[in-house]
Amino acid sequence: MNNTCSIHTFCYLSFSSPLLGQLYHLLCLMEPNSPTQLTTPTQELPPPIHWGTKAWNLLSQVRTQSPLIQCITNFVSMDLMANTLLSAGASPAMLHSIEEIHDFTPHINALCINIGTLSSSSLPAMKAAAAVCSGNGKPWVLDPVAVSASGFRMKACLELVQLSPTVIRGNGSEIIALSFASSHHPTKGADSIHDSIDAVEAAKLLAQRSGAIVAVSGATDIVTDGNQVVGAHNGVALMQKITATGCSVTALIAAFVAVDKSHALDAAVSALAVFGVAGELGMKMAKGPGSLRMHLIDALHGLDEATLLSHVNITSLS
Ligand SMILES: Nc1ncnc2c1ncn2[C@@H]1O[C@H](COP(=O)(O)OP(=O)(O)O)[C@@H](O)[C@H]1O
Ligand SMILES: Cc1ncsc1CCOP(=O)(O)O
Ligand SMILES: [Mg+2]
Repeated sequence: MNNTCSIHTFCYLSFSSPLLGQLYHLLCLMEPNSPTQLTTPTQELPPPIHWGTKAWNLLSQVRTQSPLIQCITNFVSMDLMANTLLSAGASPAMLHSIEEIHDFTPHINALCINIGTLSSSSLPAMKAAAAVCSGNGKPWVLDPVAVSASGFRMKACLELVQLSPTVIRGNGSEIIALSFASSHHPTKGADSIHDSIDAVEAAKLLAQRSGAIVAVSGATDIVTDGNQVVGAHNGVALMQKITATGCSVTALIAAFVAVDKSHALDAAVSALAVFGVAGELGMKMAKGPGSLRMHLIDALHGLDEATLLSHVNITSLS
């Protein structure tokens, strides 16, 4: 075993299992010609990557790559969603027509589908765009706004889930209802009557059944792949009083997944934390929801590495 190889083995074992790493280290110390003796004894191992660094790296990639995000969304959210994507460095395209899916959707980097103002005329374009993405290995994100408000909405959402979204992001009530495929769950339209933490088991179940990463927004944003559960504790309560903040963070998740589609859980948690930090920074200047909306966008646009690293609050909840 050469020197480089031994370091890699140690790093791999240390990070995949601290116990295995320690065992390997002890064995190396006992063995006279052990590979660790070839290394400088004082050599420091790189620390495991920090969540803040991960979030910063992803935001930086969004800023440099400026991924093209197609959004088929509700009429309420279009402005804030497009401005959120622009201020993060992504490129929004609010193209809805089914006639354009064939030409346009193959060229996007990610898709955001939001059923907020669903109608029988808008659903076919949503399904067609989602099918193009899942057929071409492009990430797409579903926002099941008010999914339990009607049987029509629930059925549409379940059909969209069949088209393999990369991430599903909703509030507590939406994720609980979708997970149980029930339009009889108590609902209050687009707003949640559940805390995000009440939806953890429902989110895990939905992730296991759909294969999607599931994110539940709220005081703590929860993200799960059905096994691992991660919480992002950023944001301010007043964000709930601005319509379309949920829709907009879903689109931001699409932008983050666009630059790292093989790590959708990390991308979703990072996007939620970054949006939450922008809310916290914006709140320092805001006088109410109207000015918070403006300052949140400004904060997202101006967010620097030191500020993000000192504010990101992500923990494992598994
Ligand atoms: N109590 C809270 N404290 C901090 N941030 C919150 C709180 N409630 C919601 N948020 C944030 O507001 C944004 C919108 O979430 P939410 O209101 O749950 O979505 P929706 O608008 O879809 O119901 C998310 O970024 C979320 O983290
Ligand atoms: C109020 C409303 N009604 C239909 S869509 C919509 C916007 C919902 O936005 P969000 O889920 O981000 O609060
Ligand atoms: Mg919503």
